[in-house]
Amino acid sequence: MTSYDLDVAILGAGTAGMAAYRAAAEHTDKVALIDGGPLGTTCARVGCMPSKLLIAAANRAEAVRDADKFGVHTDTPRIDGAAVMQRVREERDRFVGFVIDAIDGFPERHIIRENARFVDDHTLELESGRRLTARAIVIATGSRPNIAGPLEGLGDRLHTNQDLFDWPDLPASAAVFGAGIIGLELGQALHRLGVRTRLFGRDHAVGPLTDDEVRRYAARTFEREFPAHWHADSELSRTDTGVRVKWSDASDEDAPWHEEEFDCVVAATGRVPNVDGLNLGATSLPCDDMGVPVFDPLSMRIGRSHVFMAGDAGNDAPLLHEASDEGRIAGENAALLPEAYRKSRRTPLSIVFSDPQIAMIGATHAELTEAGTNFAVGSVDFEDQGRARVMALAPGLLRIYAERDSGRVLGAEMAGPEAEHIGHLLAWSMAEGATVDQLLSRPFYHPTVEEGLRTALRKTSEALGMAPAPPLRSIDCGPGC
Ligand SMILES: Cc1cc2nc3c(=O)[nH]c(=O)nc-3n(C[C@H](O)[C@H](O)[C@H](O)COP(=O)(O)OP(=O)(O)OC[C@H]3O[C@@H](n4cnc5c(N)ncnc54)[C@H](O)[C@@H]3O)c2cc1C
Ligand SMILES: NC(=O)c1ccc[n+]([C@@H]2O[C@H](COP(=O)([O-])OP(=O)(O)OC[C@H]3O[C@@H](n4cnc5c(N)ncnc54)[C@H](O)[C@@H]3O)[C@@H](O)[C@H]2O)c1
Repeated sequence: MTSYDLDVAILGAGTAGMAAYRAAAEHTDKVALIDGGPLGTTCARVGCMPSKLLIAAANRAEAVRDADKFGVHTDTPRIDGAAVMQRVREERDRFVGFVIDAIDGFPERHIIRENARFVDDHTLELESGRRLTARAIVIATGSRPNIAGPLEGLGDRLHTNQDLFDWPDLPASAAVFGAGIIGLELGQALHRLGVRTRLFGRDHAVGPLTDDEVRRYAARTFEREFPAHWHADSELSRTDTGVRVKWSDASDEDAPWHEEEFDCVVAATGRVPNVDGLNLGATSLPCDDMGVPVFDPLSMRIGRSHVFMAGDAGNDAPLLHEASDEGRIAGENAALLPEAYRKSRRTPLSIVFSDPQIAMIGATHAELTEAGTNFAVGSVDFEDQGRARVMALAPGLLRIYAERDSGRVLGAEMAGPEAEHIGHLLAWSMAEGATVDQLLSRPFYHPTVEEGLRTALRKTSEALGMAPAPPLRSIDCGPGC
C-alpha cells in the first residue's frame, strides 16, 4: 500500500478550506491546511463584511435624506469619507481578527503558510520547493476579480473589492463596471455616500435576476436613484486626473456617445476561480472549458478521483454559506475515502443587499423555463403594500413560482422591501416542501411586509386554479394590506 505524508491536504484556508479542515481533522491527525496568502477569508477581509459595512453607512445617510418624507427636517447629511472608511476598516479588522484567532487555535503542525500546486495526482509542491504527498486533496482556493477588455491598463485608477475597503477616503467620483451583485451593492453605496457614480452593465443584467418582470422593475427603481446603463458599449482611457469613460447604448447602433471623467473605475465584472495556478494539467483531473475541475456538487468529488472541490474555486454557488457546506462535505469525504457520501444540499437562497434588496429563492425563473416545468406565477407589487408605505420603504415586486397540480412552491424572485427576510421565509418553507395552500394557512401579523407575501401567495393560488381571485383591496387584515 502506498504511504503518503498526509491523509488530507487542503489548499486554501478561506471559509471552505477551514470547514474542510475541521471536518477532516475529526477523522485524522495527518491533515494540513495550506495557504500562503493573507489569512482572514475573502468574506471577512474583502467581501461580505466590509461591503455590508459600507452599505450600512450609505443607508444611514439615505435615511437622513429620507426623513423629509415624514415631516422630519434635517440638514443634508455631511459625509465624512475618511470617517466612513475608518469604521469600515476597524469593524472589518475585528471580523478578520476572529478568523485569525480560529486559525491560531488549530494545531501549528497542521498549518502550512505557503501556496501549493500539483506535481502529479497525489504530489503537491510548495512555494519553497518542498514536496508533500497526500492520499486525498481538497481544492478550496477561492476566486479573484475578473479584469478584462477595456478595464485593463487603467493602472492605479482601477479598483476592485480587493483594495476598495482600504481606501483612506471616498473618491469624488467613480464609474462602476458590472451591474451584477457586487456592482449593484457597491455602486449604490458609493452613490449614497455622495460619490458621483455611474453604473455600466452588460446584457441588461440587474444582479442575479432572471425573471424579466422583476428585472425591469428593479432596473427602473435603481435608475430613479442613480445613473445606470444596463447594456452599455464603453471605451475607457486614462487622463492625468482620472479615467475618461465614453459610452453608448449597446442595444442601438445609432445611439449617441456620451463622455464623462471619473476619479476612478471600480470593476465588479465577475470573478475567476483560482485554479489556473494549480498546474492541474499535471494531473488526470477532468476540467471544463474554463479549466475548472468537473465535480459532483453533492459529494464535491472530482470524478472518481481522490480530489474534492469546495467554495468559490468550484464556481458553482459562490456564496458564503455554500462555501462552508461544501468545505464540510469535501473535508469529511476526503478523510473517509474510499467512501464519498453524497449529501443533500440546502434550498438555493441568495440575497443582494441593495435597496431595494434582491432575493433569489429556489429554482430561478430561467431554470424553470429552460427545464420546461409546468408552473404558475403569482406576484405582489409592494408599491401600495400597507407596511411598506407606512415605513416609506423602496417599492418592489415579488413573483412566486408554483408547480401546477401539486401547488408546491418551486422558487421566487424578488426586488423589494425586506427581501432578506421574505427570502428566508420562502426558502425555509420550500425546504419543507410546502405548498401555496399550506403557506396561506400560516399566521400573518398585521401590519407587516409579510402580508405582501400573502397577497403573492393568494395570486399564485388563483393562477394555479386552486382558489378564486383575491379581492382587489383585501379587508380581512385591515386597511392597506
Ligand atoms: C465584495 C464581495 C461581497 C460578498 N458578499 C457576500 C455576501 O454578502 N453574502 C454571501 O453569502 N457571500 C458573499 N460573497 C461571496 C463570499 O465571500 C464567497 O463565496 C466566500 O468567501 C468564498 O469562500 P472560499 O473559502 O471559497 O474562498 P476564500 O475565502 O477566498 O479562500 C480561498 C483561500 O485560498 C487561498 N489560496 C489561493 N490559491 C492558493 C494556493 N495555490 N494554495 C494554497 N492556498 C491558496 C487564498 O489565499 C485564500 O485564503 C461576497 C464576495 C465578494 C467578493
Ligand atoms: N450579497 C451577496 O451574497 C454577494 C455580494 C457580492 C458578491 N457575491 C458573490 O460574488 C460573486 C461575484 O459577484 P460579481 O458582481 O463580481 O459577479 P456577477 O457575475 O454577479 O456580475 C458580474 C456582471 O458584470 C458584467 N460584466 C462583465 N464584464 C463587463 C464589462 N466589461 N462591462 C460591464 N459589465 C460587465 C456581467 O455581465 C455581469 O452582469 C457573485 O456571483 C456572488 O456569488 C455575493
